[in-house]
Amino acid sequence: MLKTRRLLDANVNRAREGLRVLEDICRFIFADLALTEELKTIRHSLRDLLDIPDALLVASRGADEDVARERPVPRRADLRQIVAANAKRAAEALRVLEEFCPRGSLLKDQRYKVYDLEKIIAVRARLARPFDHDVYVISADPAVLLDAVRNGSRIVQLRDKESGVDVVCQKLLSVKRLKESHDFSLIVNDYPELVARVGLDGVHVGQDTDAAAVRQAIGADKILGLTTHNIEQAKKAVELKVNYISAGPIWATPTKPRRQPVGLEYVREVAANIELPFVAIGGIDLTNVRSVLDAGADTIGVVRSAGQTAEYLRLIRFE
Ligand SMILES: Cc1ncc(COP(=O)(O)OP(=O)(O)O)c(N)n1
Ligand SMILES: Cc1ncsc1CCOP(=O)(O)O
Repeated sequence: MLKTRRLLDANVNRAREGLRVLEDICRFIFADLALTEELKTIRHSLRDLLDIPDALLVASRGADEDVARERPVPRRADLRQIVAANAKRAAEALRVLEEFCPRGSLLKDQRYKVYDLEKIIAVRARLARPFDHDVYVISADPAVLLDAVRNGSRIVQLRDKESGVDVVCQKLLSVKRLKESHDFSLIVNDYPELVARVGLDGVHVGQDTDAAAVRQAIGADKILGLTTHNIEQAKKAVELKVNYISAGPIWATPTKPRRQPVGLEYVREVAANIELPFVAIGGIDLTNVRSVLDAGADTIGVVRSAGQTAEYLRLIRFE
């Protein structure tokens, strides 16, 4: 009996911990009161539904004797992974409680609520943090993007200045197929109309495009990224409610030959003053990437050095 109560106690704690992580993401990162309250209600309901006095559960606690106590908490790459891991943890614990607790069937509804909430929170996480300690690879060549994802990049962009819309569409579809086995965001440069048509995660546009009109076209639940070259543009981007900005080109680059470099100072300025996620881009290679990270960027954008994605990620993710 004591052993079963210990199992129940461990799973109540596990479920509450998983729910608490999700709740804090909704509260502090999304500032969404309704989602926060919904998770809090589930978390608080657990002990009532189990109907086993708290004192009995606590008395049975044997954390010292737990054979899995030393197992480390794995490092997660980004917010989406934190959401997925904690929703799974909460749902699994609820399932164990359902099996072992006399009133377990009452917990089934809560488990299904967690499944539904996970879907909502995962979408929100992608919008709030389209990237996090990442290499954002940009190319006109689908094979380059596929390689980048296989090497660990979780956001890639098709940027094709030569082809027509139908070719761009075909290229995007060929990259999108990799979503069957890999979790990554697929962005297109400049073609908002392709977001719905292909089922993309979002679009990146420059200062020559009306970002508000693009938002209107793609809807609130798609990623909108905007290029910025100075802090005024970055502040405007915050008002426009884009999901991320790019800051660059940091150094002169043949990929954007007519664009004046903004220097590392702009990266420092954005890191210190702008709440939005940002990607530093332009002229980055393995010899200077350290200075970009030291200036406050956690994600870099690359065109020419896409082939070094794995090396960059080792530096960025401290692997
Ligand atoms: C992540 C990212 N940053 C910058 C750009 C450049 O976009 P834009 O300003 O529209 O310039 P062109 O692509 O038209 O040269 C980008 N595509 N992605
Ligand atoms: C698309 C773009 N926007 C700003 S710089 C840049 C190109 C960066 O290319 P590279 O990584 O080859 O310097």
